Amino acid sequence: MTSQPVTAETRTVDRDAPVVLEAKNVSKHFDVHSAFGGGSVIHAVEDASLQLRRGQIVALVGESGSGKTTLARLLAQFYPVTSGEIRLDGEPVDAKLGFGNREFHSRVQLIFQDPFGALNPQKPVRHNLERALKLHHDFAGRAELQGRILQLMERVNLTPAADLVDAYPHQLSGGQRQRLVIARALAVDPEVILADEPISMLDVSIRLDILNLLRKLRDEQDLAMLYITHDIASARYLANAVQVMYAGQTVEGGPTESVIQNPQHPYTQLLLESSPDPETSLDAGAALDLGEPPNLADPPAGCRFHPRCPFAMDICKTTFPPRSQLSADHWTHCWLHAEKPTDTPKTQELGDPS
Ligand SMILES: Nc1ncnc2c1ncn2[C@@H]1O[C@H](COP(=O)(O)OP(=O)(O)OP(=O)(O)O)[C@@H](O)[C@H]1O
Repeated sequence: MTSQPVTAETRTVDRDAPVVLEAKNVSKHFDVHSAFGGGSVIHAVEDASLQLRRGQIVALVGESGSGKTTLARLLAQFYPVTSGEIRLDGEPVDAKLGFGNREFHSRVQLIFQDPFGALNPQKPVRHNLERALKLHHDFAGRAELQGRILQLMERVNLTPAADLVDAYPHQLSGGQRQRLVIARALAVDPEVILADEPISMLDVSIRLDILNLLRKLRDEQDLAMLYITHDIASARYLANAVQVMYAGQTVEGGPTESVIQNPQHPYTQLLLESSPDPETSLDAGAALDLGEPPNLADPPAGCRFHPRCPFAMDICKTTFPPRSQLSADHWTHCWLHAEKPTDTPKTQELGDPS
């Protein structure tokens, strides 16, 4: 994607668009048991919040292991939160719908990185779409179902649909397979798509086509979307807003151009400086030490970035900063931008006031 030009069409956030799906102060801790006895707790996501609005794409960026997939899976109800809440239309999801609920999954769909792994390799395109369609809709007969399958394929440019409908996944190209996965997600008429690195396993030449398809679906169907990526250039191309995660904590978020042109958290600055795309790299002076991300079985207290941060202060080592609003939509969790408490700081998270 980094070789593709960037355009600025989608870089605004519509604050009037209703929030469909939301993570509110969610944490996820995994208990991990060793084969040799003993165990540990992985603090994969800590007190993270994220809002997905109708007709808007939020890009979730951060290096490997920062908790992006875990946050998406919490939003998709793959597993329960350790604390915090997932809300659909403002109401807590588990109380309203429960896990594995068909109604929830007809509204929220997850698209994975590996299109091949997401499909049934033994079955043709028709079957892969038919199951999803029949699970959520009633059809008067075969002809109606067949019409709907072809229509879905055309919607994602999986064409000529009549020729490809009987093809098996291995007979499709990588891009066609991802189109099929997207078509299957659309089969249930969702309001939210959670796309976890949907282009990272595709050939560079077709990545832009898939991004354009996602953009078209957002615009034509008013879908709310989460787009997880390592690639800042594709986030910039696609997303209205960007949210940055580091070691399970959300550190900065806001309108795409505001975050990319004017990053305020030292980690966002580091991430952008190390981005291979010249359009997104910043002239921030001396190169920062990239260092290693922390072990999430024993993460640093306070702001988890403090061992790598060139501006770390004592308070950063003990207390996670509150959310500071930098402009109407741009915010960060960083003590460089927050008022420090006058009394001795306690070793606890201050939480997210939003
Ligand atoms: N089911 C699980 N059990 C134990 N640990 C897990 C589980 N799922 C994720 N983790 C751990 O949680 C942390 C966050 O992982 P996650 O996959 O969410 O990060 P990510 O930002 O999506 O990474 P990547 O970009 O490489 O996909 C990692 O340390 C990972 O090893």
